[in-house]
Amino acid sequence: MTENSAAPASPSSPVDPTTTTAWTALASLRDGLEPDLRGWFATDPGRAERLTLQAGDLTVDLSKNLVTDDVLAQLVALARDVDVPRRYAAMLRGDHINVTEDRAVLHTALRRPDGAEPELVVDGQHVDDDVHEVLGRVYEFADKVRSGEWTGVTGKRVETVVNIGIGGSDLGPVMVYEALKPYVQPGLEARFVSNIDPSDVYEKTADLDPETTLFIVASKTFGTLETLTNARLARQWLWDALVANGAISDTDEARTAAVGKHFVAVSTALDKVAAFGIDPANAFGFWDWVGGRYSVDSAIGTSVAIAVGPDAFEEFLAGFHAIDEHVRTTPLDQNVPVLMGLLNVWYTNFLDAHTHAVLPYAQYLHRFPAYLQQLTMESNGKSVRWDGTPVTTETGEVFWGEPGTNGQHAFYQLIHQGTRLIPADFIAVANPARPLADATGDGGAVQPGADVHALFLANFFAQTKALAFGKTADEVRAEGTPRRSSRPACSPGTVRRRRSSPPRSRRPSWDSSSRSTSTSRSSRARSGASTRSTSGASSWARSWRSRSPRRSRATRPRSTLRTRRPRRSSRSTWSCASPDATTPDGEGAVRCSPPRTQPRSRSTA
Ligand SMILES: O=P(O)(O)OC[C@H]1O[C@](O)(CO)[C@@H](O)[C@@H]1O
Repeated sequence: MTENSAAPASPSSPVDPTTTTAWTALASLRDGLEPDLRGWFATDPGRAERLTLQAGDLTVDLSKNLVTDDVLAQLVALARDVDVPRRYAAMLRGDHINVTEDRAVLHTALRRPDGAEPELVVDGQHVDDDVHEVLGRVYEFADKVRSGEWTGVTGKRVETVVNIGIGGSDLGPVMVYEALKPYVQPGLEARFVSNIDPSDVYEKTADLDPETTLFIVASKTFGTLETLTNARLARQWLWDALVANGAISDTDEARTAAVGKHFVAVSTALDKVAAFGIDPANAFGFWDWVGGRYSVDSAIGTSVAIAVGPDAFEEFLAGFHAIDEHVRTTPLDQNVPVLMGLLNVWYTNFLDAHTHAVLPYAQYLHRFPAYLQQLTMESNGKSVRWDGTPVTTETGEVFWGEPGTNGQHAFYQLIHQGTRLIPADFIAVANPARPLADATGDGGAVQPGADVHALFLANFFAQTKALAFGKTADEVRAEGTPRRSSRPACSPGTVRRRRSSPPRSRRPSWDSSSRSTSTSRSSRARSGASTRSTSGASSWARSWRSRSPRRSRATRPRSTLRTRRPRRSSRSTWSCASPDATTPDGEGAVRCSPPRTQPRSRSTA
């Protein structure tokens, strides 16, 4: 993102994206859009290669999105028109882009390597020195816990670290801990308490030995009701259990000593930490320019640093920094995070998508969708711009998701066959941390000794392929599926024959979309989906073109937009791309069957 970035971030008001030339061009491209991924791939053999990009060790395939090259070019132009490069440079520099709190927004500084040049000095603060001073203290403490040098009040080494926090002081650490579980030191475990529902702290402590338990109270403000309440409950549990064990005497001195050995804190408010009874020497600070949702790479990640060790934590920070550098130095049209953000703008503002599925084919990433929910929805959940004026566009989508293959047996039906457009990010890991073979196989498709991770990946590839390309009626018939409809057709929920006419729907009739990517170590898949039989496609395109109120939506004020509700017409849908379909090689995983139910005509006022 090198363009324009040297210029000072001086505008006194934000650029309204809907006033830009690019926005108008995008609206016009949307009006003429006839999504046809099969056709696009058939007529453009270079599409997959051109739209598969590298960021760090991630290989990101954006080719299955519902975009043409013209759309992408205008999205990139939009980023320029609204000053993204200059705003990003201002953020990296430490300008006070958080105007409401008059602060810098500098989480990227948390992962700058020691000795990075040029040194970052913001508001007189030597940011790099401060960051590495705290990291050094966190690592020193982590090493002491891991080696057994740090003990509880009775001299026993720590076996369980319980992080007490909420929001960014919980979701980041728990997501990363779960993701890095294979690297956790044997004999150590981390747990995470966040909910003020007392059952959370009860269940997380019920089977613990107080003599080997260390609590980390993680709170940027140290004023969050849930966290402080849980911290008091944990402190009481510790005292009660140690006294009941006979480990400490029932005196104030003994209790104080126990807190000193079993409680540490992470916060920007060290005075409040001391007031809680935690020795400030056992507290790790950070700074108000770290947003809570970005804080896992600060001292808020202490539970992770203890569990996986300083070396692995350093690698984790280096991964962040690699992506920061990718964003900083890569031209917009090859810049993966920028393009992914722009695709979100396209889907939510021009194609009327409301949600965004994140589907990790990696059990260790099972908390990643929850982490992303805070990261994106707390960031983008705004209806005014930074100068306080109302926004003129949609500002974000609802993020949600579950690991595949669990999601396949739960909600993929709606992604494949339902009536909503749901962009979906598929993530896979190329080299599993815990490969296992199925020694016996199933006597059929799964051979004895089959690599189960390969089977897992077959699901990943089959699902992205099914969502992107579906099947034509001819392909379905060629597989021997009996013809039970006058016009059998099967694509991932996209082939529909209207039973009522004229079309009444105001919204796109494509109903599935995913976005696929893959990587050397991990892969993130975005596959824009929407394949339909020729007749289905053209009838869809006709109804799409006829939706003039819908087409002007992107330039209409928000209040007007909200009064419009889509109406649906009845449809005959062939069930296919069965969400539970799997084959070891990932091919032919799409099964089709006749319609199970005929959705009734329905309108929402
Ligand atoms: O770390 P703290 O100050 O306890 O805040 C916890 C969370 O609460 C919020 O401030 C808002 O609910 C989040 O941004 C933050 O991650």
